[in-house]
Amino acid sequence: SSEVFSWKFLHPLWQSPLTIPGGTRQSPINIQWRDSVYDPFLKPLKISYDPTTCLHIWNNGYSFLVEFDDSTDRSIIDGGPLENQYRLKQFHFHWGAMNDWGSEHTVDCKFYPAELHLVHWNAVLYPTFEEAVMEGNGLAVIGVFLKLGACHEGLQTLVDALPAVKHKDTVIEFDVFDPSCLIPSCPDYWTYAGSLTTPPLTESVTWIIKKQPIEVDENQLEAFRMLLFTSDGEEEKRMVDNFRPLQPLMNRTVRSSFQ
Ligand SMILES: NS(=O)(=O)c1ncc[nH]1
Ligand SMILES: [Zn+2]
Repeated sequence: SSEVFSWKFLHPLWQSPLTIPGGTRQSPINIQWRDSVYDPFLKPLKISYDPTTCLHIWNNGYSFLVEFDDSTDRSIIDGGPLENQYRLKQFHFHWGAMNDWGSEHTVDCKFYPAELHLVHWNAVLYPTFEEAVMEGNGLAVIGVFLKLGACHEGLQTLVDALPAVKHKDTVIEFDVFDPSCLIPSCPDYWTYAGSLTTPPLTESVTWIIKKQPIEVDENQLEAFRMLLFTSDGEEEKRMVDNFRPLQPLMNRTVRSSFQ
């Protein structure tokens, strides 16, 4: 059926439609724990990051990205649901104005105050990230939920640098950071076939969502909320609620690596 376009699909933050017409594997989704299917053939996820591949922090006007040198296989993930190893390109977060919401994915319809995404691309099959973005098996994103609790020591080194990237299109050098300190020790995860949650929204992502959240404290979440969507000199708009609404599951099954 031809999609009837309506301006209601346009999200104020971007100009692209909220649901891709014809999209059958869009993200984020609600993960209904009881509907996820244990897959005994899922392997443990292997994570090996070289902290010296860290380059800089960049406020891109939608989130802040910590970007990595992805010109070699020094920071990679493998195993899990993946058929190839994938190279780390960047990580970023999504968060709310209040602690009651902010994550993109939900678990049994529960929102977390924030969600970390570690974005990787399949450099075995594709020559560039830009090409991998267009392929069904091109990307792998690890999602980690953030919950309110104790101060996260590893995150604090990142939080201390955020005032330097308060405005859109500001960058600060950040040359040694090991993002594995942000990934919970519990190996359990859910996985499903989805999409990028920001433009170009392409259906190229194997999502790997960790079951266990990490704890961060209120000051650390407030530091995220001090960032701005706007450039220096523009009327200030706080960077909050930078998450996409939930998308229909359609004909997909979420698998779990645990029983
Ligand atoms: N939020 S996300 O991880 O799906 C993403 N990464 C790059 C663009 N969008
Ligand atoms: Zn994201």
